[in-house]
Formats: sequence, C-alpha cells, structure tokens
Amino acid sequence: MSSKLRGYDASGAGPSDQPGRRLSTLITPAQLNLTRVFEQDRQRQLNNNGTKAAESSPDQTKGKPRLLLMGQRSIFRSGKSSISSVVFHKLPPNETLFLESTARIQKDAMPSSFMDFQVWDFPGQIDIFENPSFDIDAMFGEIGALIWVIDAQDDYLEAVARLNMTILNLQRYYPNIKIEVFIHKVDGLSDDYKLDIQRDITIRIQDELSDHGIENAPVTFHLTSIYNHSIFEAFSKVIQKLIPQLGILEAMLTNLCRTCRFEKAYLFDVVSKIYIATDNAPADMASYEICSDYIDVIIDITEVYGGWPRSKKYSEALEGPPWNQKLEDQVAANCAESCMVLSDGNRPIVLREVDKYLALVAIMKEDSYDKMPLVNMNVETVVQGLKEFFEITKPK
Ligand SMILES: Nc1nc2c(ncn2[C@@H]2O[C@H](COP(=O)(O)OP(=O)(O)OP(=O)(O)O)[C@@H](O)[C@H]2O)c(=O)[nH]1
Repeated sequence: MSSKLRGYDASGAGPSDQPGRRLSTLITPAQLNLTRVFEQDRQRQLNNNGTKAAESSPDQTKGKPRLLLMGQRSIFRSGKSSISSVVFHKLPPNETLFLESTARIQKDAMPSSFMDFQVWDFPGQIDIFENPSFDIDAMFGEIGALIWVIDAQDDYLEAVARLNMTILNLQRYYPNIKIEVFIHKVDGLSDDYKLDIQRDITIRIQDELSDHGIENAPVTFHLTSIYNHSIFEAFSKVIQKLIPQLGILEAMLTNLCRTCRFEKAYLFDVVSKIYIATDNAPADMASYEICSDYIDVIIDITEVYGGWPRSKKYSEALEGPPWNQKLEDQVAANCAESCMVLSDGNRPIVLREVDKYLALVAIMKEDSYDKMPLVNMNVETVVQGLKEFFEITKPK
C-alpha cells in the first residue's frame, strides 16, 4: 500500500504539480462553478423556507438539517427510538427490546457525523397539530425531512390516517418538506406480503391527497427493519436528498468506477454507515452490505491496533535507514487506507478515508488487483476532489 503516488495525474499523463495542494490556492473553473451553483441553491432554499421560520428557530439548532422521527400514537410502538438507537448509536438490534417508551421529544445532535444534523424523536402519543403549545414554525422551519414510521406487523390504518392528516397540514405551509414513510418491522414478512402492504399504504395516501387536490406531494416509501441493512439503506436515501449538489458527487464516483474498473463505489459516513453517495451503477444490497461490514472490520482493527502512541525511539527506527523518510510520507494516505481481497469471486475491496467522518469504499473487478498503483493514484485524486467539494458546500 505504500507509495509516493501523490502528485501524479490520475489520467496517467505523468507527474503533476501536486494537484490537490495547488487547487487549494488557485481557484479552478470547476470550483468556481460549484461555488456559484451551491450559492444559488442555498439562496433558493432560504427563499422557499421563508425568513419567519428561520428567525424563530432556536440558535443552537440553526443551520443544521433536522430529521424528525414521527409515528402513530397508541400503545403500539412503531420503532422510532429503536431506529435512531441502532443507526446512530450502534445499539445491537435485539437490545431495543428493552427500550422504554419515549415520554418527551428526544433531540439528538450528531456532531461526529459528516453533516452535523440532528435527529428529533417524537413520542408516539404526541400530536403536534392538536397541541397549541408547539411552535410549528420552529419545528418545521429548518427541517431536512420528516420520517414517518409505520409498524407493518400491526394494524396500520390509524397510522396511515394520521400520516394523511400530517401531510395535509404540512402541505399547506411547507410544501417542500420531504416526507419519508418507513414501513417498518418488515422482517419476518414474506416478500409478496411486504409489497402488498407497500402498495396498499401508497394507494391510501395518494387517494387521500388527490381527494384534497394535492398531486405529486414529495412522499417516498421505504421497507425497513432494524434486523438487516434495509434501515441503513433507507436512511442513506433520506440523507442523500439533503446533500447539496449530490449529482456532482455521483459523477465523481461514476468516473472513478470507470477509470479504475470498480464494480461499485460508496462514500460512507463512517459512524452511522449511511452511504451518502454512490456511482450510477444499479444499487444492490449485497455490495452495500459487504462494504458496510468491511467498515466494521476496519474500525474494530483500528480500535485494537491503530492510533497507539509510538515512542520517539521506535518512530525514529521506523523513519531511519533503509527508508529514510518520515512515517507519514511512507504511506499513500496520511489518515488511513486498506485493501483486502474478498474470497468470493476474487474481487478485492478497497477502503480509503477521506476525512475523519467519511470513507470511500469500492469493490473492484476480478482481474484489477495488479493495477493497484494506478487505482491508488485515481483514488487519491478523487479524495482530494471530495475534500474540496465538502469545503465549498459546508454550511456557512
Ligand atoms: N421485529 C421488529 N421489531 C422492531 C423493529 N424495530 C423496533 N422493533 C421493536 O419495537 C418495539 C418498540 O420500539 P420503540 O423504538 O421503543 O418504539 P417507539 O416508536 O420509539 O415508541 P414510543 O417511544 O413509545 O413512541 C421494541 O420492542 C423494538 O425491539 C424491527 O425492525 N423489527
């Protein structure tokens, strides 16, 4: 894995003048274009949300996208707290059996995530539209998405009716809010039954909305369970909608896959294992699972072996002859990278940290392992590009 590949052009044209570093001082046309498009988008969003909402939101939450987890009231618990605990706090799924019912709104900031968003978990028994003490503007003014959780193993008619009411209320004042319906706890249901339920719920919601003259409301449906990767997949899709200029990220990964002959590449938020972008090849659950499990392996190994303090003497020995180089110059990446060959189908899998939150994970094609130096060069260039992308688009 060691190399001195930095400073080479990914096209293979030969050494370049350290593109990553040069770009940080000179602004390229691509950077200028991205900055301009991003600013236009931000301005449009501000206008859409209205200034009143922005003014009334509490300071500490300002500018941070917010995911609201809501679901049906009654004694049946749809699984909102379980979802948040499994995805964002690494709680093993079977330990959610011991979670207590949520009594108050739980506001959970995600400082160790790439986007610094918040997750608000609403108690099932609260109906915010019936309760005048809730400041609806503050709640929905800067919202990223509303996630409505329906328990598929229970009678869902009441949950669907309440969701319909919520959508109708929101559509009047906040037509741009994205509503993500998680048809949850689908583990243990047959594939046919899952699809039947999804179809039934979709029709009920669309019929109700069109009865009220609302067509094309931004409502999306996901089949989820905490007992498999479907919940991460669903959250990935939700988060992707919040990323400005996602298309640019996807184009970068698609190009990377083409030049390096990767089967699939994902950009992961390491802590939550949500993927925030992928290339344009059709998504498939199996490759996502392999890549996400690989992140777990790397994290476990890092916890055991990584980041340990080396004594000065030991470091000097490593940096001395025959290498005569600083440790950080002896590896391609300062932070972390790793590669391992999967035994099934001889497909190597490669992981490269982008920064402390993000990692690029890709599955290579069967015969591409011998092209590793070229692959490293291309990956390094894309990583520099990603860093610049997030520098330009980070909230100001
Ligand atoms: N089979 C199955 N059970 C689940 C799943 N997700 C959550 N559960 C179970 O559902 C029960 C209720 O979960 P909670 O997360 O507390 O539900 P909640 O919606 O937050 O409930 P309130 O806090 O009362 O609003 C727990 O016993 C979980 O183990 C799932 O995907 N599949």
